[in-house]
Amino acid sequence: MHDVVIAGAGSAGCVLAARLSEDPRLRVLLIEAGDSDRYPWIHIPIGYLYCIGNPRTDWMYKTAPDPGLHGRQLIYPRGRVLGGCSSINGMLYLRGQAADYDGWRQMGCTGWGWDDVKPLFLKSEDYFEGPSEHHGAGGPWRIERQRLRWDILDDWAKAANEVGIPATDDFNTGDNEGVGYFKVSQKSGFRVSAARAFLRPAMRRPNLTVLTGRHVRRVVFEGTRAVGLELYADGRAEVVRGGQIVLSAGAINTPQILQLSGIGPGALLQEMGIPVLRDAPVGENLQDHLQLRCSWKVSEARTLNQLARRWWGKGMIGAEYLLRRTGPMSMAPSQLGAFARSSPDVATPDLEWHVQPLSLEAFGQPLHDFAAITASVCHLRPESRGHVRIGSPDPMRPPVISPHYLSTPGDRLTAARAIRLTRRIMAQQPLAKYRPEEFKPGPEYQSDEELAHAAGVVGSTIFHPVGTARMGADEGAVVDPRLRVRGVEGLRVVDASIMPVITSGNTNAPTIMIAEKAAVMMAEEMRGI
Ligand SMILES: Cc1cc2nc3c(=O)[nH]c(=O)nc-3n(C[C@H](O)[C@H](O)[C@H](O)COP(=O)(O)OP(=O)(O)OC[C@H]3O[C@@H](n4cnc5c(N)ncnc54)[C@H](O)[C@@H]3O)c2cc1C
Repeated sequence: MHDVVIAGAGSAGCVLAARLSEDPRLRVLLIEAGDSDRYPWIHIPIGYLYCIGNPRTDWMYKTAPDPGLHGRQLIYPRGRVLGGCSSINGMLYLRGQAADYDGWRQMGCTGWGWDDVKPLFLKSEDYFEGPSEHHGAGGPWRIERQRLRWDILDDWAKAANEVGIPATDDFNTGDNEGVGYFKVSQKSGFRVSAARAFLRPAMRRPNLTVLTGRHVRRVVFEGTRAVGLELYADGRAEVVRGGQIVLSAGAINTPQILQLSGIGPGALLQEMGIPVLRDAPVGENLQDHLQLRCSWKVSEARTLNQLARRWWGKGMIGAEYLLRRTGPMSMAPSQLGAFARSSPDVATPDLEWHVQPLSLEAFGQPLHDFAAITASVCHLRPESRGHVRIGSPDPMRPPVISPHYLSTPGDRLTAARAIRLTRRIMAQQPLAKYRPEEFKPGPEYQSDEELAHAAGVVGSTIFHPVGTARMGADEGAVVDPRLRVRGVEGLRVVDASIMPVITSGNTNAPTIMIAEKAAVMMAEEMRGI
């Protein structure tokens, strides 16, 4: 029997398994539905294009038709492989803002304020410039500068300066206001996933077992104590038992497993014929960042659209990567970033831009055949709340994902302001030489109401679902601040699901921090501290 059994070897699961197995007395079992990460497109940065929408690496989910997006369904990639989403994501390294974590603490999540969690961010890190007040070095997770720049992005940054967004070289000090190139989780031109950074070195330890290709169907209980997991592989079910059970299956699959195990909204479980062990709002409180993809045609500019469509362009890109590990093949999907406020009433930046020297009709479609730039903007602290609910008692059926984007007047107003501010940046003198012409959403949208409508037309996920097993000190929370599922024993959730409120930035580094903190708390408990 294992001391700890973890479901899901994604960003959080890899970190937790690696940290817990540092203690040779602990026997740790990590279970993953997907396959090994020995797949070249995971490691070559541009390979995310081939990992998303590929059943080898992606759960291939879709959202339910979303009223805020005028009934559109979105493809909703989730990593299904060792490393989880960290094996297919955009590699951008962003911790969020100090105010996010201070907000969690204020909500009753003792131990989760910025001063509490900052040392854990530093502990994971191997920052390319070495240790400093804000960065760690010598940790497993390598963070580097990107290995390319684009003239048009440099000019976009200058245009942002013109509207009062200051230049910054570091979005990770707790205050991310500014414009600059993102840092990435890469080493020498290759992706550094949680599997590569944390899990692979730990897999040499005799006290860590990693099983791939095993689908966790539900938690097994004796009374109200979790004692194991029911797995399914190759047409047969088996039960693995453990002293402590941890769900790290991510913000979509963790609530699914909990609901299938009888922990979830009572009415939903009854409708599905599942005996209710605990009536809890599991799967509710889904939060995500909606990116509004605004694009401009440009003249006399080098963009990826022209380069990547021509055979000689592709050849040059391939040769550059082979020889120097630089250029577009080393590229994160977004290179330049900016954080700013949508209005003077907002205390800290509530907008983030991902700026790309390319354009496409919709995510997953080919690049346009004209020169263009995309300045995708998202509202970092949306009020809209969606849900994840099982649609069937069959564990092999995907859950229903309903993000409910743009479902509050406040979110629609912020979307309108976000598009307006993006247009203001594009109208500044440093970009004038490119003669930008807006084609998405299009100049026909002008009033707040029209722009909010346009947001529903061009909006798409930026892949940050969180919050579906909310942490809190109140009775309505799914897990307590030590991440123990309330109302049962021996069961924890450690992944992006526990965030009470989404962070003001991308969610991978915060998830890795959550796993670092869980490992410290679990080790303390097991040592009887
Ligand atoms: C396309 C994409 C781009 C992104 N870009 C960025 C970015 O650039 N920067 C950033 O900070 N964030 C980014 N994110 C978000 C970030 O990667 C996630 O927030 C983070 O990885 C979530 O980690 P997690 O551990 O909660 O879940 P995951 O990493 O999803 O891990 C869950 C794991 O559990 C496994 N699993 C699920 N169900 C079962 C089951 N029933 N049985 C067994 N195993 C199961 C999954 O296969 C997976 O390996 C991106 C995400 C995506 C999808």
